[in-house]
Amino acid sequence: MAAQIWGSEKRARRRREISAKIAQMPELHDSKPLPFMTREEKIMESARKLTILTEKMGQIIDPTDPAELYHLNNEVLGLEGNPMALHGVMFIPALSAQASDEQQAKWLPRALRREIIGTYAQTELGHGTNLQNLETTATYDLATQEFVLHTPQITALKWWPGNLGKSSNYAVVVAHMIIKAKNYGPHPFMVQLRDEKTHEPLPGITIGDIGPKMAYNIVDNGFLGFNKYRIPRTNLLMRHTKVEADGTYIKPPHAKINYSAMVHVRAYMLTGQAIMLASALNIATRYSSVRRQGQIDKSQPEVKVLEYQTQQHRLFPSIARAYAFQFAGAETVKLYEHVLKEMKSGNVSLMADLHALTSGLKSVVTYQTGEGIEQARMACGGHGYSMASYISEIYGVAIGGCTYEGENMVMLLQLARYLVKSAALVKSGQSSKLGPLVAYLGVKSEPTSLIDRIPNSGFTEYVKTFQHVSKRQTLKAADMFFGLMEKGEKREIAWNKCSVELNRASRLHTRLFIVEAFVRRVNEIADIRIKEALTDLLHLHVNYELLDIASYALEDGFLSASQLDYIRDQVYLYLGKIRPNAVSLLDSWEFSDIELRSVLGRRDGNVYENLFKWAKSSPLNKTDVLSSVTQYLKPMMEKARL
Ligand SMILES: CCCCCCC/C=C/C(=O)SCCNC(=O)CCNC(=O)[C@H](O)C(C)(C)COP(=O)(O)OP(=O)(O)OC[C@H]1O[C@@H](n2cnc3c(N)ncnc32)[C@H](O)[C@@H]1OP(=O)(O)O
Ligand SMILES: Cc1cc2nc3c(=O)[nH]c(=O)nc-3n(C[C@H](O)[C@H](O)[C@H](O)COP(=O)(O)OP(=O)(O)OC[C@H]3O[C@@H](n4cnc5c(N)ncnc54)[C@H](O)[C@@H]3O)c2cc1C
Repeated sequence: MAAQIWGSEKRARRRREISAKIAQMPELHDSKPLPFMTREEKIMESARKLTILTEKMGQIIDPTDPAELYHLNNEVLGLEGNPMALHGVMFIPALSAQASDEQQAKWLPRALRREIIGTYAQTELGHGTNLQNLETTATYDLATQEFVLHTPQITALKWWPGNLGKSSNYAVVVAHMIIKAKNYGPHPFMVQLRDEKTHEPLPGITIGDIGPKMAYNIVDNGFLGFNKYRIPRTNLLMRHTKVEADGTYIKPPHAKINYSAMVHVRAYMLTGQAIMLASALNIATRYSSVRRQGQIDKSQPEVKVLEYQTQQHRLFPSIARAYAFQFAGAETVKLYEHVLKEMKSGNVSLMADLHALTSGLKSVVTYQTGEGIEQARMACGGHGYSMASYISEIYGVAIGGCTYEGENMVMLLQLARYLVKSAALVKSGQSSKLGPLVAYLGVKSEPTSLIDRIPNSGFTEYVKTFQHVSKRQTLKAADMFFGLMEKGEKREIAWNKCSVELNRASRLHTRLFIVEAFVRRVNEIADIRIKEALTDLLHLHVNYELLDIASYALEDGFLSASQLDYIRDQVYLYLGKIRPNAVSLLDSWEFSDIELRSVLGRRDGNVYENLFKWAKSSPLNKTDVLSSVTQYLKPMMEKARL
């Protein structure tokens, strides 16, 4: 199963080998539990481990393999981030995709050797979503052949970029490029921020940390202002766009090609979200198979809480989602790598499809991951609320994904643009022009669903039902939009008035893609036992998801009330079938205790001993009487007694 999850036997084996090596290297372990550290201590601890990793990485992993590096980071540095998180996640990908060969030769080796630390600075205090209204400017000075970066007012301060505050000395900065008074829109520039020797900010640069956040606090998200700060013309990233010495602008082959670093993260973050969901579920499911509370049959001893149907219903559909996200994520990364290769050689024809797909997936996956992690936390009762479970930290990090790389509602609307265009093709009889991801919009569906009538249809009838609801909602929302425009409404106003319906269509389309990716994977599996276990999970997935969106299929009679009962019964049937495999389905992800960082969810299952040991090690328990008591509470009580 681990091979299915991680993509191959070799990958699964390498993960195990890497974890085993790390287990033997105490210098790479947290020196004390992260929840007992201040933010400054955590950052220091992370930098300490990062430095050792930079030296010893070659002994543990193949540093040229991104999957191995990713696992190493998860184990050693963890999900709260690290002082170089954005360096790998966005800085290097931005240089790789947007810098010319000559620029790459100059900067990439230094970045890869970690001679310099970089980030991606785009969002500003006043604008994040609407890139067209970013306010930082890069004005070309023809006389010196330099760009002058400037922050005209407080809202133009860069705000949020990870590791900008204290750690990075370089950044890819996105600024409006102005040449001879003409604004060419946002473009990426390579900018040195700090002195390479002293790490002091360079003159003309105002920079710092934006303060603590809901989670992800090892990362120093920062602010940045420029006061007429000069960089050479050749620091504009010039793979796709060029500015010649005389100010001549050569436009890129696609207007949005400079957005590729964002698409990169949207494609890769799906796996990260799946891992965080599976981690929280691993903790909650292990704990639920240790925790005994109450009886189902009064004549019997107390049961493990995992025996309760409500507990299974809370956890198992999310287990199915974690697998579904992992499989959909793997497909998306493959597609991204393909499109990137094509883009580099000038073929930009697939960019719109990839943008639409990643926009929808990013939004649906992060939202459902958040839901699943929070349910996992509640499923642990009181102990879920303790930092000993570590689930609240996992939640805090994962839920950030709803916001970064494009706020979810906004990204769903991006997918909706694509869906509306596709709907227009269907309506004008041009279905043959539909891309493969939306081809189903042009296919006539049966009048009613056959899910309960052809039970051995594989999952075909389920897929058809998802296709039906997605198609119906897309066409309905598009009709609403076109209808408003026909009545004379301006395009943007009509769009806003339909946006809730449009986003519903985007969600349904994306959920269909996730179901299809899961079906595709299960159909590929040769090992009969693995296939059986995953088929059970897929049954739960399709029935649970369909129940969740049933109103769309009920309203036009595609599903009947009795079919709904059938779907519900299937959910209950598969909850029971999955129960014996539940812990294994999560243990198959093979998270080590070091990586999980959870006292509640350790592999040994010694929950109560571990919790007591953890509580005793709390810094508050170093002394029996705290100074808050001697200084304030004791005198207060003494005064009251007089
Ligand atoms: C585990 C923890 C890891 C933590 C790491 C965290 C790292 C986080 C980093 C960041 O957050 S970096 C900052 C990210 N910022 C954003 O994502 C901003 C979101 N906004 C946008 O992406 C864009 O502004 C927008 C919403 C896509 C709109 O862009 P714009 O105003 O320029 O375009 P529109 O007029 O809406 O659309 C025009 C046209 O262009 C198409 N399009 C837009 N983007 C792309 C793309 N990337 N690729 C291809 N095509 C694109 C869009 O669909 C429109 O097409 P048509 O409908 O007109 O055909
Ligand atoms: C943990 C974290 C890490 C980050 N890291 C980085 C980084 O490394 N580099 C970087 O540059 N940035 C980074 N960001 C910033 C991030 O990319 C932005 O916060 C994000 O893109 C959302 O933009 P915003 O903050 O402007 O939200 P807003 O756009 O102000 O969103 C506020 C509300 O307005 C709604 N809204 C906005 N526009 C529309 C619209 N057109 N239609 C409908 N509704 C709309 C949204 O849906 C939302 O409900 C990070 C953010 C976080 C939380």
